[in-house]
Amino acid sequence: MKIIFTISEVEELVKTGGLADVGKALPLALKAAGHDVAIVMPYYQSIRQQFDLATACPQQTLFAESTVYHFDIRQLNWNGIDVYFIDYPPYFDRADLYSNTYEAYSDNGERFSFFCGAALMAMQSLALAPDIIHCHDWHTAMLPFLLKHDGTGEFANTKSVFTIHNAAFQGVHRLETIPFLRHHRGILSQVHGGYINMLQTGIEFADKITTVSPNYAQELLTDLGSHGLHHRLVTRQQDLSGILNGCDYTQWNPATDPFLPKNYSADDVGPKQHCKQVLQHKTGLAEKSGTPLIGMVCRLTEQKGFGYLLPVLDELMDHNVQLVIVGTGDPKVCMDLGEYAQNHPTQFAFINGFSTEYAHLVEAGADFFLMPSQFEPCGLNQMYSLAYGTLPIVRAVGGLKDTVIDPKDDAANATGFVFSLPSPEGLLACIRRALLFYYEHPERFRQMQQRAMHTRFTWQTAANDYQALYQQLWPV
Ligand SMILES: Nc1ncnc2c1ncn2[C@@H]1O[C@H](COP(=O)(O)OP(=O)(O)O[C@H]2O[C@H](CO)[C@@H](O)[C@H](O)[C@H]2O)[C@@H](O)[C@H]1O
Repeated sequence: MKIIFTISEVEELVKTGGLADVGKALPLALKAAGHDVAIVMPYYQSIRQQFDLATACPQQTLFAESTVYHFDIRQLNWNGIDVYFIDYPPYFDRADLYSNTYEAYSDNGERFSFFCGAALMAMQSLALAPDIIHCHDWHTAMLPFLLKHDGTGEFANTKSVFTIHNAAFQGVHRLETIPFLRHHRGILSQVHGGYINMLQTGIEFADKITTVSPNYAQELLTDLGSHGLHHRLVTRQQDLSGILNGCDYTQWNPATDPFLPKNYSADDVGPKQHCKQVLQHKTGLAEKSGTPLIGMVCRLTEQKGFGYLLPVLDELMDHNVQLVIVGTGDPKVCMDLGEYAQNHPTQFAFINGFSTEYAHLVEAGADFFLMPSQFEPCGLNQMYSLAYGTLPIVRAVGGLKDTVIDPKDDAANATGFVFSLPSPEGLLACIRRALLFYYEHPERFRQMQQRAMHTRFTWQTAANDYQALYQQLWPV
């Protein structure tokens, strides 16, 4: 099949979070399965700075009401996949992707609606004729609508799949701030009180809707777990499915990881201790091999459970335990973590930055990896942690519930520690249980590490599931 991904982030090209991991791994897995895969994404400033790319065809012109957009399509052959970039500097030649520090750009609705229209036009101009256009998150959620309403003859047989990576981000904007869409105001059923919800539009118009774990797909159908979308999703329930993300074991393998000071494997876990020592050294923590070290690498947002963690830090630090957090995001969380690190320099470290090197070192050097998420559509770091023998401590939500097994639920297959209660107390009790296990059952801890390292969630499995879904739209 000819499959085109429209997506805002692809690891190695541009990344702010987990969307990029999928933007790289899934197209490659589908290509390895024999499909013809291409990607269309914005030509962000950081990509422009990395690559000086040639245009793929003469300058394009799009009209929307009285607005005229002239843009270029640039092309890169990346890992054997053609990536086409929409080059429209007024919208994409900016320091950040979505926001000015933590303030979302006020024209995000217009930027990404235009991107969807431009992506369709690029596919026409390049005669790509896809069987499937696979859209991801609110940034590309207008495309299924535009495909149905503006798509001409070339797209008569093209189907759309829309994957929700995070339903909390919906792209809600005043239609009047989106010149690109204004002429559709009469037919856009998602406009309420002058606002358009782009994620909802994607849900309404895509031929199939997926999300990134089976459990999150179930949660999305409930009042509590759907971020207000359950009525829409229940209506489309027949077309909704959850396909678990994978782990890219070429990139996340402690035996070959170039970021580690020493490599190790399930057969020889010993050098993991050296990684811990280096992590402690680099972050200024006391270099104590017997003190359990908990790591966390994430965007600093409510989603990731800081509302549970911050209130119990004092009680946690009363224990013989260390914590390293690597992340960027909410300035208030940054300030709190920075202050805490200053006051507890040998026990608590905070790296306020986006660092791939630290992300890998924390996965290898920590004993536990913490993900106390409020909600978590899939989560990738718990899978990376399993591969590194770093036992995840997670809340039983979304994909975390699908991928981590607690000893109290299934001792013979346990791979981490899981709690349900959405509260600081629930989190603290679970961390204490994990610490006790570490101290009192070193042999069982090692067995759990081994088991975790042998657990596999492959992108090939995910690609097979997506392929089966595409085939429902394209029966052969
Ligand atoms: N400061 C930092 N430095 C270096 N690397 C950092 C970093 N902060 C985050 N990362 C990296 O970004 C990725 C984050 O992935 P997640 O799946 O945990 O989260 P995210 O919430 O962004 O993704 C959303 O989409 C993904 C993909 O579908 C879902 O798994 C997830 O549940 C959903 O919220 C990981 O590769 C992590 O190592």
